Amino acid sequence: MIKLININKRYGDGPQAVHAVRNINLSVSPGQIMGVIGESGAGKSTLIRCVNMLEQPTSGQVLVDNQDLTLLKANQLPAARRNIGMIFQHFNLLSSRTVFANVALPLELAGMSKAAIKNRVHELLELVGLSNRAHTYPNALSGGQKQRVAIARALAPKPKVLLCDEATSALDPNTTHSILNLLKDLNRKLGLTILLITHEMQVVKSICDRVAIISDGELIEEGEVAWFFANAKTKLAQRFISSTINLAIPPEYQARLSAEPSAESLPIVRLGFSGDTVDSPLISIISRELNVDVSILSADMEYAGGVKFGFMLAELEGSQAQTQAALAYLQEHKIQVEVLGYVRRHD
Ligand SMILES: Nc1ncnc2c1ncn2[C@@H]1O[C@H](COP(=O)(O)OP(=O)(O)OP(=O)(O)O)[C@@H](O)[C@H]1O
Repeated sequence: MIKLININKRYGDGPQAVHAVRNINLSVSPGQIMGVIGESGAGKSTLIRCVNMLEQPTSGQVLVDNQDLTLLKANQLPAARRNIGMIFQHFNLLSSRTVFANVALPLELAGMSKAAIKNRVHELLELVGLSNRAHTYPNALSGGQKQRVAIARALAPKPKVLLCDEATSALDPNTTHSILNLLKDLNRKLGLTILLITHEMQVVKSICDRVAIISDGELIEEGEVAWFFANAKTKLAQRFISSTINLAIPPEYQARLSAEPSAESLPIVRLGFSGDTVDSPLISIISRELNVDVSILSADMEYAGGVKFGFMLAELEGSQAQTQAALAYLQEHKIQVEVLGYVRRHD
C-alpha cells in the first residue's frame, strides 16, 4: 500500500545542508500497522511527511496505492492526498470551528453536498465515540477528545492510509492507551493501513505489526514486532526494547550497593535474555552444578514470536570463583550479563 524507494531528503545546500533522510526503502502492506521509531532528530517527521509529499523528497519514489506521488503535478496532489489521512501530535484543529465543522472541512473542500456532509460527519463522530460533542468547540475538549476529532477529520475522505505523526506524544498514559485502541479498532474495522512515527517503543509494542528503526536518517533495522523484540541486533533497538521493560533495583538494595567487590560481598547482576539465549534451564544449572544460589530481585520476561526475552535482576551467592564461573557460563549461553554492583553478604 505504501512503498518508499531510495528516499533521500536534504534540507538546504552546501556545507550547511542537513541530510535528514538517507536512502530509505520501506514497504507497508495493505491493512498493516507499521511503526517507525527513532530518537529526536533521527528524521522520522521528515520521512512521514514525504509519504504525503508535505515534504518533497530530494530523490526517490513514493508509491501509495500504486501511484507514484513524486510524478504528480502540484494540481494533482490534493486528489492523491485524499487517499492519505494524517494526524499530528498537537491535533491541528481549527479553534474557531465546532467539532462538526472541523470534521466537515475536508468534505466541504471536496464539494460534497450539505446533506451528505451531515450524514458522513455523524457517522464519523460515532466511529470515534464523540456523537454527543458535535457542537462543542475544540478548546472545551480534552487532549484525547481533540485527537478523536482529528482522527474523524482525517478519515472523512475515506483514505486507505492513515499517517500518525507522534499522535499520542502529548497525551497521558491512559488517554494514549484509548487512542491506540481506537487506531487498532479502525485498522481492523476499515482495513486501514497505518504508518506511525514515535519515539516510544511502548506504542509500537501496543499496536504495530512491523517496526523500523531509524537513526541519523538511515533505516538501521526492521522486522515483525514479535520477531524484533526477541531478535533485534542493534544497540539502539535493544535500548528501545529495554525502555518498555520495567526493571528497577529495589531501594533497599540500591542503598547498600557498592561499585567494588570485597571478600564479604555478593554481585547483583542484570541478566538479559534475547532470541539468541540458549533455551535450557540455565538458572537451575548454575545453582545445581556450580553451587551458586540465585535470588531473583525482579524480572520482566515476555514471550513474543515463540521466544522468551526480557531481563532479570538477581543476587548471586557463592564464592568469588563460583560466581565468576556462573557468570561465564551464562555468557557462553548467550545471556547478556551486567554486574550492577555488590552488596554485603547477609549475616
Ligand atoms: N525544515 C527544515 N529545515 C532544515 N532542517 C530541518 C527541517 N526540518 C527538519 N530538519 C532537520 O532534519 C533532521 C531530522 O529532523 P526530523 O524533524 O525529521 O526528526 P525527528 O526524528 O522527527 O525528530 P523529533 O522526534 O525531535 O521531531 C534534524 O537534524 C532537523 O534539524
